[in-house]
Amino acid sequence: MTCKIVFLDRGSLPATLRAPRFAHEWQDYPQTSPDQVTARLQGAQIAITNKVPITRAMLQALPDLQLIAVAATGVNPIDLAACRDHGVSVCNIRDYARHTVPEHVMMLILALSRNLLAYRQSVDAGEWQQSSQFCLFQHPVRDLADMTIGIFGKGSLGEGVARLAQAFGMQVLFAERKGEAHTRPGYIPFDEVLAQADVISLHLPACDATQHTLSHREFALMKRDALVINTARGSLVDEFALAEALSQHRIGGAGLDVISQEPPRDSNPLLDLRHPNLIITPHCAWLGSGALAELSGQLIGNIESFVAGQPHNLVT
Ligand SMILES: NC(=O)c1ccc[n+]([C@@H]2O[C@H](COP(=O)([O-])OP(=O)(O)OC[C@H]3O[C@@H](n4cnc5c(N)ncnc54)[C@H](O)[C@@H]3O)[C@@H](O)[C@H]2O)c1
Ligand SMILES: O=C(O)[C@H](O)CO
Repeated sequence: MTCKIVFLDRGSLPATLRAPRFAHEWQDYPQTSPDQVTARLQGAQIAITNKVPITRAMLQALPDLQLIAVAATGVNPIDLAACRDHGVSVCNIRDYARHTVPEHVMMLILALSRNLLAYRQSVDAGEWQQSSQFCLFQHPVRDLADMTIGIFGKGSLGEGVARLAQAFGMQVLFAERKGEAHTRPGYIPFDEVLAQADVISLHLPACDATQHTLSHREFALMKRDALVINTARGSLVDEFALAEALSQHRIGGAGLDVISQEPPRDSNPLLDLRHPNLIITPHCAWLGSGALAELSGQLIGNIESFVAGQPHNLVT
């Protein structure tokens, strides 16, 4: 039997994909809106999605669907409980971003700790040219070697950030789960990490348990010059609480690659803030060329192994 594969948001993956090595019919769309999903997936056994949500109501109308191949690590757009109930498997991409995301994290930390954007602005404004000294020293510069990084999430990316941070001489603390009474070997209690860290970097999946991992209480526990880095998912941070912590100088700065709504169509408390110590990048940490090549290979490999009856990278 020929298997029908539909990629709902091919436009979200700037990479070449090889054809799966089995008889198939392939259809792809640059983008798919929620109201187009069920029509486009009619008769399909395999759906590929990067960020197009698949809900319980959609699954009810898709009796042929067997596999949702997510073209990303984060599976938050998929209703996993509904997939289990409908016997639809879900797989994702793993460990492909182990260099690209940690490098992006270090870029954000360095830019914030060395005041890169403020110094660039000074030069653009002609202030160096008018300086009486050979250099400008308007903005504080902190060395990473004196700093402690608290990492939340000890998976591929948390471990990758730890490796780079150690190479910069940073002390690394892995945080235990929020609200966990017992601390596992190799972890430090959640609140202690918040209090001790100069940099806090989030590498948790988006799910109910991680929603607003950082909110008012957590910002109040941090050092006044702490830097918060989020390259995981926007839902991990209470954005109103972060905007308040930044504007009240409760923390030192933030570097974000992800926000709660992407692309941001409505107003967002962080995009509206325009704070000098806030750097926002447009969910581009995953775009390293090696990472894209690995993601593409895994995506097709996941589909082939599922069809061969030996599925891997299954989330459910
Ligand atoms: N910005 C980007 O471009 C980009 C790229 C890749 C991944 N991501 C995001 O980064 C996240 C992490 O990626 P990864 O490859 O490290 O995933 P991973 O699955 O390897 O690691 C996640 C870790 O979080 C832990 N965890 C799960 N629930 C937890 C909880 N409630 N409290 C504490 N720890 C918990 C898991 O045990 C695991 O160790 C992804 O889920 C994705 O959302 C973003
Ligand atoms: O989860 C991921 O892999 C990244 O966010 C890119 O989609």
